[in-house]
Amino acid sequence: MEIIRANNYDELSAKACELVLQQVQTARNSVVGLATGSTPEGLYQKLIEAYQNGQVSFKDLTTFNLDEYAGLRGDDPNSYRYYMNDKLFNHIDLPQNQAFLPNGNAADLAKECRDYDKQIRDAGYIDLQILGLGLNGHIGFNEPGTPFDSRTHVVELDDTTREANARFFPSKDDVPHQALTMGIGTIMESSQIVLLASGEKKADAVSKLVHGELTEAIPSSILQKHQHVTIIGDEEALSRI
Ligand SMILES: N[C@@H]1[C@@H](O)[C@H](O)[C@@H](COP(=O)(O)O)O[C@@H]1O
Repeated sequence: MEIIRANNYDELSAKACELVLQQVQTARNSVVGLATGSTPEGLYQKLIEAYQNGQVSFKDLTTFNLDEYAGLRGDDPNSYRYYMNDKLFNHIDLPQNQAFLPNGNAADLAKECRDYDKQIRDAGYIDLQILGLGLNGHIGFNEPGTPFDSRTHVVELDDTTREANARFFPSKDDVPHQALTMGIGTIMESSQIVLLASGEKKADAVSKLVHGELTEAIPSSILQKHQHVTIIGDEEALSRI
C-alpha cells in the first residue's frame, strides 16, 4: 500500500488527477472506476481542466461508477448519475454510452446488479478504481458486515451513512434507504485502486483501513490485501497513521 501525503485538498486532487491521466494516456481505451461524494470533486475539476487544455481525450475511455441510490431517476439532482453529468461527464468528450452507473430506477434491481457486474467483466475489468471512504469505513456503499466476496448488490444504507449524506438532500428523510453498489469482490478485481481521503473527520477511518484488523466490520480493511493500492490523503486525514 502506497501512501501519498498531500499538503492540502488541492494537492490531493492534483495527485489523483496525475494518476488518472497516467492511466488514460498509457492506454486510451482504459476502464476507470469512479466515485461520488465530495472528496473526488476536485479531481473531476482537474480532469476537466486537463481536457480543456488539450492534454487528454476521453473518447475511448469507459467508466463505471461505484454506486447509485435506489428509486431515483437519473435526472433527479440527488442521483449519482446527475452528479456525474454535472461534475464531469457534461464537460469532457467521454461518450455517454461509455459512462456506466447502476440504474437505481430499474424495475428489477437484483437483475440490474447482475447485469452491471457482467458489463464490467465484458469491458475487461477496471484498470483503475477511484474510491472515497465512508466515516464507518465503507467503500462504495458497502456497509460494515458486507462479505468481502460480494458482487454488485442492493444494500440497506446505515443510518449513519444516510445522516452523513443528508447534506446533499433537503432533509435526512429524503435520503433513500437503499442503494446499488459494486460489491467488495467486484472492487477488488480492479488492477489498481486509488483511495482519496480529506479532512480530520476521516482520520479514524483511514487509520483503521491502514493499521486496523482485517475484518468485514471495516469494509475498507480489505484493501490491505490488494496488490496495488494508493491512498492519497491530506494532512488531516492522514494525521493518525
Ligand atoms: N457512496 C458514497 C461513497 O462512495 C463515498 O466514498 C462516501 C464518502 O463521501 P465524501 O467524499 O463526501 O466524504 O459517500 C458516499 O457514501
